[in-house]
Amino acid sequence: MPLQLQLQHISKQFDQKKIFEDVSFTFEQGKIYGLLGRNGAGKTTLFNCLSEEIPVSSGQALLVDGETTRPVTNHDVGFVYSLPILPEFLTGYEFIKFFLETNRQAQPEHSIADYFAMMTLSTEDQHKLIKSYSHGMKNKLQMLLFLITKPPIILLDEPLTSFDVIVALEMKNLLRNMKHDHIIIFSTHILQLATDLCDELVLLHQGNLSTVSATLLHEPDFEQQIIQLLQN
Ligand SMILES: Nc1ncnc2c1ncn2[C@@H]1O[C@H](COP(=O)(O)OP(=O)(O)OP(=O)(O)O)[C@@H](O)[C@H]1O
Repeated sequence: MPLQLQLQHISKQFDQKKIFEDVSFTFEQGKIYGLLGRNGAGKTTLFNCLSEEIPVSSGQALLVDGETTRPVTNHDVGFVYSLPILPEFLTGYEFIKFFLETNRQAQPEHSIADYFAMMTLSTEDQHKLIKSYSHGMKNKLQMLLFLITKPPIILLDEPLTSFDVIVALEMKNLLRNMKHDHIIIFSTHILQLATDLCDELVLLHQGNLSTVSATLLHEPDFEQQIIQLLQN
């Protein structure tokens, strides 16, 4: 049975402002979920709650692995920020080496050079200071950590938006290759990207999550229908 992330009756409010109300939803391993919602709908807040950056007001997130069910902790979650914060004074190689040395649980299956190759970062780039990395390279470096640590849940907050077409394609292929071992959820405003990459589209609208039927994805007026759903 695939691993499941079960949200059970999750509510979140900031002061008087309700962001989600009694959200229950199940995400499964092996699928890429695209999370769509208007500005301020609460996509980042949902990710922050799942990664324990901020507490939920009520409800719980559970990880179901066959017979075992347990609450999700921040160790289960790899969070790819749209603008990753990395030690700029190290080279990419030094950073990964340091990461491996300080994370005893990390059991690398490949050499550092191989990990860089998997992320299509060249040997020359490995030995450059992170300070000089482009946005896309920083995201790749952050993703590389998840190839090592293999968190069951990977959340990507508006990634790929500022990537050039080649890097975007590389990242898409990487996510497709990784999806069998993870539950992958990414938020985006780009409908084309969502339909292209995702196995399921999830709308976050008026404090609730709902799936968009797969048949809708292939209808000619798909975009119009999504806009209508988000406007209601
Ligand atoms: N720490 C906080 N304290 C109070 N209000 C907050 C806090 N964080 C987020 N909010 C509010 O919660 C709402 C949801 O914000 P969030 O950033 O999750 O939306 P989003 O869907 O990611 O938006 P966008 O698409 O614009 O990135 C917004 O109204 C925001 O102002």
